[in-house]
Amino acid sequence: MKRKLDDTDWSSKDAAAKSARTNFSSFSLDPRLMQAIAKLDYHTPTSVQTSVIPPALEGKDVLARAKTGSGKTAAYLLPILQHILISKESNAPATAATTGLILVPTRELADQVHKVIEGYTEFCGKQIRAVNIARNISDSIQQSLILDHPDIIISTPSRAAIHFNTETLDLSPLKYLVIDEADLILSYGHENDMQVIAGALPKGVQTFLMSATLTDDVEQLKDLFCRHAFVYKPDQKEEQGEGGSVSQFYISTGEDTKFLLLYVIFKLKLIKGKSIIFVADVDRCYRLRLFLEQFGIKACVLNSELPVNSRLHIVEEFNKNVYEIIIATDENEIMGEEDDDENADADEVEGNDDKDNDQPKNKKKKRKSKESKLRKRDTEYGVSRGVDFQNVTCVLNFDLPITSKSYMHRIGRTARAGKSGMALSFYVPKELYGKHRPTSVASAENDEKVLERIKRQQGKMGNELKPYNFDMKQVEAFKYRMDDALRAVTKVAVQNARMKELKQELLASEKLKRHFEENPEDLKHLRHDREIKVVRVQAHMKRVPEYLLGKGQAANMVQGSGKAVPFKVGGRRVNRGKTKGKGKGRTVGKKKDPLKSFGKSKR
Ligand SMILES: Nc1ncnc2c1ncn2[C@@H]1O[C@H](COP(=O)(O)OP(=O)(O)OP(=O)(O)O)[C@@H](O)[C@H]1O
Repeated sequence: MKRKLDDTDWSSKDAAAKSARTNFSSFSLDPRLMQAIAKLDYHTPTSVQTSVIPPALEGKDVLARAKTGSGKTAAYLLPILQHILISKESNAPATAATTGLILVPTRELADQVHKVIEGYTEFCGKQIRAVNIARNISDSIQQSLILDHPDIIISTPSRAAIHFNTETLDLSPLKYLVIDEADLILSYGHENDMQVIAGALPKGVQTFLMSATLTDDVEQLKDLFCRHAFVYKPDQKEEQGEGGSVSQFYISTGEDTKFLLLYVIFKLKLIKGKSIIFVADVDRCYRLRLFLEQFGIKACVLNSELPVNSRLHIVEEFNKNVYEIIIATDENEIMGEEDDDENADADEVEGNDDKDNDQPKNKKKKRKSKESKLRKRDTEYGVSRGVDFQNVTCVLNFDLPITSKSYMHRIGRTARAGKSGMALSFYVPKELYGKHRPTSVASAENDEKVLERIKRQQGKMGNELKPYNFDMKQVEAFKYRMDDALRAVTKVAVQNARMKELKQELLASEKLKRHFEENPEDLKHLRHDREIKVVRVQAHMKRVPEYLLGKGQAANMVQGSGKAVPFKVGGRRVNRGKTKGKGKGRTVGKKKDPLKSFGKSKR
């Protein structure tokens, strides 16, 4: 049976037409937009852009399902910006009105979309004004921003609904509506807000539903917002032909060995470039950061506890290469658990039409229970989902996520914009399940189940997860250092680090500035609060003694199928440290750099 998303299905049969449009100039975009595209160094449109921009320029509604990092933002923004520029030229002097509303599930994403618009409109002068009302600003500032009638408003659904209900936001002039990350909007509890907005839309609004997966929620939104959409849903081949593939590996490991491997991987720079390490909860974020710090490895943390402005700042810093490693918790907190038999994500990704239509009641039931689980959670938080972390070489799942969907979004943080990347996942099989597993980490049984689901889901998309084998004998040589470091990172140290970070964020908070001005004593207390001690720094731990790196040892750390692992040579970057030749032990030197041989051994 055919899936409902059938209005105008764009698939590989149109490949010939698509290949004829391989550059941005074929879209006849405004020269100012073309200038921005050139400045951003976009040479060719991605597949979703090639397919979606032409019908969108013709005014068609669009429903696009494309993998993470495939360039969906430009696919809807460029046509909207083009329309606005044209209408301004033909209707001048027009009265100011908000014609574009972009809804995203989280504040982080709102900020990101706003920045992307700023980039695309850099050469448009003041012709296009966009405001982000999801920012952490007072209601009165939000109101004045809206009443200034910018061309485009970016918001979370809840903010938009609030301002609509208070009659600040007038939706009657609206011409373009975008629902970005559509598969997540409802799971963040925005259903009522979406109903409010749908009921207030004027006729003829061009709607864009953009999503990485086609889920029930997207289907629901489609019914609500765009019945006759142009549907972009690339087949497996097309998606793979896009480039930007992620090589996926998993390592079977015990809880303690995870730390050992982490140390080896990052200290020996077996991964070249930037990494995101995903962990199960906030405590783990700090634990890992303190652990890595012991070896002189700098990392920043990103979690739900940090104020939204701090989170935005952290992503910015990471994108500016201030940090090479980010340790993040993710949407596990909001994604809920997958039903055992369901694996709905995989089916939905593939568009399992029969299932959709044959079991509507079951699906509705599932959807309801899923929604009620999710509804309870924070409605405006998501630290990684959809966030454009740039140039990430590796996503390392220190703790396996608890759903295959979450896995897909995690690994979508690498291999963006046609680049390739790798995902490395630690998983704890039943027999290696130890006592020290944090309660928030799914049970060992779950790790096994989840890995199976992930493999199935990725398999359906033509992707394979390969085992990655370290020669544990070689790795074990590093164990005593790991033990030393782990001993130093006590529970108290983790709590202190968590407190310290929050304290710093409070001091830096713009929102509290006024409070501190009015209550200087509070500020004084916070500043002079006793210095929070975290972990004693052990200088010797920062160096890797030569005997641990005996000739070719690192090269032999990977065994068997590990030969295919694309760990890159860390090369000169290892040497960048000022410690070379100083101190008692020798650091990793250029000639003795184990990564060189490691890299050579990879294929
Ligand atoms: N044609 C292009 N050429 C080069 N880079 C591009 C192109 N289009 C987009 N990009 C870049 O690719 C990255 C990913 O784009 P974008 O965030 O739009 O992806 P996405 O599909 O929305 O991902 P997600 O689903 O994770 O939100 C961005 O850094 C963007 O600037």
